[in-house]
Amino acid sequence: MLEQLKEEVFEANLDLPKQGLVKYTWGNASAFDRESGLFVIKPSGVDYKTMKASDMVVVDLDGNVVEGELNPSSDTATHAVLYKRYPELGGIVHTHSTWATVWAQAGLDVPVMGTTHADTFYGAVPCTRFLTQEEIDRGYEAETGRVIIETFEERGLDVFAIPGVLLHGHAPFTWGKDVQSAVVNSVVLEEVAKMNLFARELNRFAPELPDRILDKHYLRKHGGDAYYGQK
Ligand SMILES: O=C(CO)[C@@H](O)[C@@H](O)COP(=O)(O)O
Repeated sequence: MLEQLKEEVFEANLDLPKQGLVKYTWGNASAFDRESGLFVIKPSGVDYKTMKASDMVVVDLDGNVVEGELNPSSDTATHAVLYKRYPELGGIVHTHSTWATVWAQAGLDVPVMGTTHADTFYGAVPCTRFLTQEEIDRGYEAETGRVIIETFEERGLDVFAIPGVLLHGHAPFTWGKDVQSAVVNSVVLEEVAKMNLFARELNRFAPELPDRILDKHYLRKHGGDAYYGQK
């Protein structure tokens, strides 16, 4: 079942250490199959060097394992809550990539300071609040998903225009139309988190990118009038 998607999710998970975003087993990638309402996610805590496509686990939107021998990622419930709320998402990635995690630990949004950011994220990448004890007791991973949704809804942000978030004190999640684009968005977030920190180190008053340049860069790559790349 979902053999092709298992291959894609396996490859996406292997891309994470290749891109320098994951050490040991500190991350996970999943992909959603809208037709069946199921998603495929990597197994929990399995060494990337020995992991196989057939180890990928098929899960329903309540987090129940539908197929697979291994325990799914410990973050499965977070992915499930996000796919349930935003079924248009095709892939989700979680890492502990260093620079994005530095911002998450500082509890700060990643502001738009350059066009590298504006090409992918149409605004600052938000940082959530900490989870409460009550939320942790209720179900840490599912509540993590709900806190992400709360952050976007309270701030009136569009998850499709800003395909990533920082969990305060934890690390980033990104998403996309498929699992490959969710990986790309993780790479971009990591790069801009690093660039912004150095820019502010060089000049602590370094300004945010003017909206007119943010608009130009984001809209030439996304939306109806996009003209970047090839037809
Ligand atoms: O955040 C954490 C651990 O703090 C997890 O996302 C990370 O170690 C990956 O766990 P899984 O191997 O996906 O269960």
